[in-house]
Parts: sequence; structure tokens; C-alpha cells
Amino acid sequence: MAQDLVDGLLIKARSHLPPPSEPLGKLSKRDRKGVAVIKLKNPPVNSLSLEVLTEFVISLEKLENDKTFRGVIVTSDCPGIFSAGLDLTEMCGKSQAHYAEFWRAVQELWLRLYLSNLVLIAAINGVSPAGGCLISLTCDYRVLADNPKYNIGLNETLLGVVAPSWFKDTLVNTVGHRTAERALQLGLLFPPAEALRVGMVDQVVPEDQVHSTALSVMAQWLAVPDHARQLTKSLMRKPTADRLVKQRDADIQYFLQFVSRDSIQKSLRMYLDKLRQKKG
Ligand SMILES: CCCCCCC/C=C/C(=O)SCCNC(=O)CCNC(=O)[C@H](O)C(C)(C)COP(=O)(O)OP(=O)(O)OC[C@H]1O[C@@H](n2cnc3c(N)ncnc32)[C@H](O)[C@@H]1OP(=O)(O)O
Repeated sequence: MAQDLVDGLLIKARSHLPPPSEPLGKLSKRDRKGVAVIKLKNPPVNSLSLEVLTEFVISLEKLENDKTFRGVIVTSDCPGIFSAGLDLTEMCGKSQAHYAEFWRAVQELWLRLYLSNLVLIAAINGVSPAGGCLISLTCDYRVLADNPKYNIGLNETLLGVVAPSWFKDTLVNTVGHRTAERALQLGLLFPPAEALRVGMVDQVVPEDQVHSTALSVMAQWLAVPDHARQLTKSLMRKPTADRLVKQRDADIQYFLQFVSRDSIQKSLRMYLDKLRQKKG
């Protein structure tokens, strides 16, 4: 893989342009070695369309297979928005085959991220609801920019849908059962200070320090021998991932049934209309 990936890897919805070079902060070259940056770029809100999900998986797979890389910083190229979560238009008015393909892609990205051998650090530089939050929760460490607008959480119930069991498991594994239960039932989106208090994120820092902090944290995680850290990560996470692996097809069937219901289609459409009308 091209060496310039060390400096940045843009995931774009409609382009496969080579990544622009990006300064990697104050760390020395040695510290930066082996660290790639995945910047989500699907304006206006970095929604996770089928195309973005697929490109994300391909990029991760390439990085996993390239032994030059030991860590990835996941961040956003859209100002103020880490990711608006799953692309709601992929779940509205489409065919069963499309829903199945979309959901398999969501599963695949989660599995890739959650079980990645790489150190993944989320540099959360914007609002991060639902699927956006899930991406950050799969990372090994989360740094959130201190901006009151940058809420983070699994707000699915507010859309009238249910976060799947593996979304729930990812949250429980991060914040514990009681906090997860309350957050999931109420669809809570936490502002930075609250997100830190409940353990949804590991650090809150001024906005201009998110990237440099992510790099410092990365250096600490990369100081641990890879094989020991990777096996420990697997020990912690594989039981959760295996629960989905064992019932992937059933999970897709459940999603198909759920998303095809008239009541769910109505809820999703109303939510999208509300977003669109917000502009006035
Ligand atoms: C058994 C399984 C059941 C199903 C489980 C499904 C699990 C679901 C997971 C999800 O991730 S669902 C998505 C949840 N996401 C949200 O609730 C976020 C919604 N968006 C927002 O709150 C805001 O857009 C924002 C992210 C805070 C940004 O606000 P801003 O004011 O900057 O932009 P907007 O004007 O609101 O949006 C611009 C543009 O983008 C469209 N849009 C926003 N979010 C999405 C999305 N998730 N998917 C598709 N499109 C989205 C929005 O409608 C606007 O469109 P236009 O009006 O420009 O056409």
C-alpha cells in the first residue's frame, strides 16, 4: 500500500481519489510511523450509506493486511459532524434485497472494527448519533472535542426503531449495564461532559487538540507488544462478536421484517421529513 496512507486516508462516497497529505501533529516521525488516518467524508453529514460502509471495510482490510500499519485514527472531514449514523434513505422505500445487502454491510463493518488487530482511536470531532456513535464505540479509545453541540449516543428509540442486540452489547461493554439501559431506552445523546462522566468517551479535550491527543494516546497503545495486546483485545471482544457471527443471517432476516413494517417505514419517513423541514 502506498506510503502516503500514513498521512491520511479519505473515505469518500463518490470518489477514489488518492488521499491528500495531512500534518500529523507534534509527534516525532518515529511515533507517527505505522499510523493511518481514516477520515470519513460523505457530506453533508457523513451518513453511512452502503457505499461508505463498503469503502470503509475495504480500507480497513487493506490496512489490516499491510504490516506497515499498527494503528488507525478514525475521524471526520465534515466540520462539526463525526457521522450522522446509518443513512436513513437506505432504509426507506427500498427492496428487500437492498435492505439485506445494506444490513450485511453494517454487520461487516462492525465486525471488522470491533475485532480489528489494529489499535483504533476515535478522534470525534463532531456530533455522533446512533451508527456514528457505534463506530466510535468499536474503537479502543475515544477522544471527543469539547463542544456542547457534539452530542454522542445511541438515539435509535427516538426514531421509533430498536438498536440491535450487538449495538446494545457494544454499549454495555463500554459503559456498563445500567447506564446502557437508561441511555438506550431514552435514546440519550450525551454532551461531552456527560459522555465523559458515564464512560461513553475516554477523554474530552479542546477542539484543536483532538487530533494531537489521539496521536499521543496512539503512541501509548503502540508501546505495548502487538501480539499480547491483540490477544487480550480478542479475549475481551470475541464472545460479543461471536454472538453476531453465529446468527448473522437470522439478524438480517429480523432486520428485513422490522424495517419492512409499515409502521417502521412511517416512523423513518417522518423522522427524515422532520430533519428536512428543520431548515424552514
Ligand atoms: C432490527 C433493526 C432495526 C433498525 C436499527 C437501525 C439502527 C439505526 C442506526 C442509525 O444510525 S439511524 C440514524 C440516526 N441518526 C440520527 O438520528 C441523526 C439525524 N441527523 C441529525 O440529527 C442532523 O442531521 C445532524 C447530524 C445533527 C446534522 O445537523 P445539520 O443541521 O448540520 O444538518 P441537517 O440539515 O439536519 O441535515 C443535512 C441533510 O442531511 C440529511 N440527513 C441527516 N442525517 C441523515 C441520516 N442519518 N441519513 C440520511 N440523511 C440524513 C438531512 O435530512 C438533510 O437532508 P436535506 O434536507 O439536505 O435533503
